[in-house]
Amino acid sequence: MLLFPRLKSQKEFLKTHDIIFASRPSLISSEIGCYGNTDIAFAPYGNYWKQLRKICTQELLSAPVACLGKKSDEKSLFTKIVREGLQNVSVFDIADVYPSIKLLLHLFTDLRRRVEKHHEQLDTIMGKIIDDRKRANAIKIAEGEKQEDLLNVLLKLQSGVSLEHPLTNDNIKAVLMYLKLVIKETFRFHPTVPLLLPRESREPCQINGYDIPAKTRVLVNAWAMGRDPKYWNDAQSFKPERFLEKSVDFKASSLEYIPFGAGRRMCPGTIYGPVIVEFQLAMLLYHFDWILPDGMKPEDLEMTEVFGVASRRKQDLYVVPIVSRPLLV
Ligand code: HEM
Repeated sequence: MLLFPRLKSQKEFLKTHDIIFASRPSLISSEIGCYGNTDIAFAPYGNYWKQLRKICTQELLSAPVACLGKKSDEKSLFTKIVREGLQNVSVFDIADVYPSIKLLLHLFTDLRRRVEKHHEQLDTIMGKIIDDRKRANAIKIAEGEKQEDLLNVLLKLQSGVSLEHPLTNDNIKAVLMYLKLVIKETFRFHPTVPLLLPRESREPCQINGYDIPAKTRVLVNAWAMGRDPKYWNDAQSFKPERFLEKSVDFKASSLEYIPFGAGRRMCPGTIYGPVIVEFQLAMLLYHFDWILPDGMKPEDLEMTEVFGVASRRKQDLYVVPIVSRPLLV
């Protein structure tokens, strides 16, 4: 059994030799629990697995629903602009290093201008998406076509009469951007499947000068990669805003961030999974206010995890929900 915690080895195994390590070992639990490894996750690499995987991605998980609902031109443009924006914020700006001469330096760098222009573009697009949705909601789309996504949840909240601090369109724009960052950071700090699912080599190969025989079991430590100070500043702190500067996605384009795995056996729920999480979280925040019991403070929470195929808290989380907006049927 090999455990690869380092990025260099992971690249060899998940990208360069992905096809060799595209199989799964047969575990006692998978043999019994997965009907002789005939599910997608534990099926050995081959035509049967390919067929299952195709059905899963094409038929079951293809609905392109996101926090802004179904695909449209605006949303594609939105994604493009967000991507460009992330490049902007990661560019080194000398004026941030010498704040005392910021004004002068900004004459020599056009970063601020680009960031402002980018923000304007994004603001216009998001404004249009919100207006379009409000119009569509007003016309009352036919039953069954109604979109229940994060944007609608926020719009409902905005039109609610009992808000102490009314939600502006700008607040909605900010939440749409922020919630995603929190979810991304949670997947970094507490990946759901910390060691991914085990792989097995289908034939012998060489990795970093070592001979790896066929049928070697391999575990990839996604948990350790997500906390490696070589790739993450202040790696042990929960900081959602780090993803404003670091443009990584769930598609394993950077191997230090692989909460959904990588390569041929990566999770087919990469789009669907985060959408469900985002939506459920938004609903929980929309309908309830949450407090900790017995005067507990957030810093008193025990955040240690228990390792298993799927990670979970060592101590159960106790929080008190207070209904703020009851679900009206
Ligand atoms: C937050 C949600 C989810 C997380 C964090 C997650 C994570 C993962 C991870 C880490 C793997 C192993 C990938 C590898 O070995 O490289 C995996 C595999 C898999 N996941 Fe997910 N997953 C999520 C949601 C889903 C959903 C919604 C579905 C389907 C409806 C799904 C179906 C699968 C399947 C079928 C595999 C096995 C793929 C194969 O072996 O070909 N997952 N997932």
